[in-house]
Amino acid sequence: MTALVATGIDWSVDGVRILDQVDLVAPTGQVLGVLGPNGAGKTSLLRVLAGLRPPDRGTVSLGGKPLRGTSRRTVARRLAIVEQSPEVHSDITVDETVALGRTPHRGIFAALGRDDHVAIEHALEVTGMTAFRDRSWRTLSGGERQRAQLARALAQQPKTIVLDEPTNHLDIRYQLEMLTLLSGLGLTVVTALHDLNLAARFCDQLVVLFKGRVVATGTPTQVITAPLIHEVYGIDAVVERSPHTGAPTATFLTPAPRR
Ligand SMILES: Nc1ncnc2c1ncn2[C@@H]1O[C@H](COP(=O)(O)OP(=O)(O)OP(=O)(O)O)[C@@H](O)[C@H]1O
Repeated sequence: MTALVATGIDWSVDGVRILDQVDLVAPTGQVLGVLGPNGAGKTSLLRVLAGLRPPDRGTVSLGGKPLRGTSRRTVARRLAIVEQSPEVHSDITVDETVALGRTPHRGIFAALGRDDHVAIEHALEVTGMTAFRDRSWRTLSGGERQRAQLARALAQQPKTIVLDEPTNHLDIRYQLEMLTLLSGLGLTVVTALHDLNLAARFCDQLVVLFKGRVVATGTPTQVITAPLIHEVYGIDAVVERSPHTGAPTATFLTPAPRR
């Protein structure tokens, strides 16, 4: 069954339409990349998909069940979100941050049980954060915070994970490691990304937002084309298949004049 489906999503602020009739399908176990220029509506859409923001119109369904009417706790057992600048109390350790991911699975005041500890250890390990577990949040670099947030989301043991630019703050090595990790989890992943070439290489499907509307959707080969890049980013580009990765790869030329 398709994991996450959004149909006809509209969302406005102060009379300005931010999301306009957005349709999206995230197939089970695949990585769906959400692309688009600054202000296109990616973060707004991800928050709607995660159930953090009710749309004005349209439906989001998780595993065939509409999010509206499903309790937060039930949604949180199935879906985790990693936001761009999460508010985390500055005194909290990495261990405590990751343990927050267990909240949907236990009582608020219950002690951590064996399953909780197993999930936390595993999440720290796969994100390479075990050595940082006793560090205070405020001492972490941007990239380490990014990985600790992913660890928190994985400790939640969701089937679907929604991420807002998870490679932001990461150097190229960690960008590659993060995307390799995400695509190897076997989870349904919906992730906003800015780097078109990394998106083309690591995502199974792409959705491109422009001014709150979906302007392209499909496989990287279908979506990453010179006309699309020109339409959405106002940039001339040459798109070729990389002989090294097999993925469509864009070389960006001098920006075309802004329309
Ligand atoms: N709560 C809000 N109040 C007013 N405007 C908002 C609100 N949330 C989003 N917007 C506006 O909606 C538009 C889309 O914002 P959003 O953050 O979803 O875009 P984005 O594609 O994630 O951008 P970026 O790539 O810069 O992170 C922007 O113009 C933003 O200013």
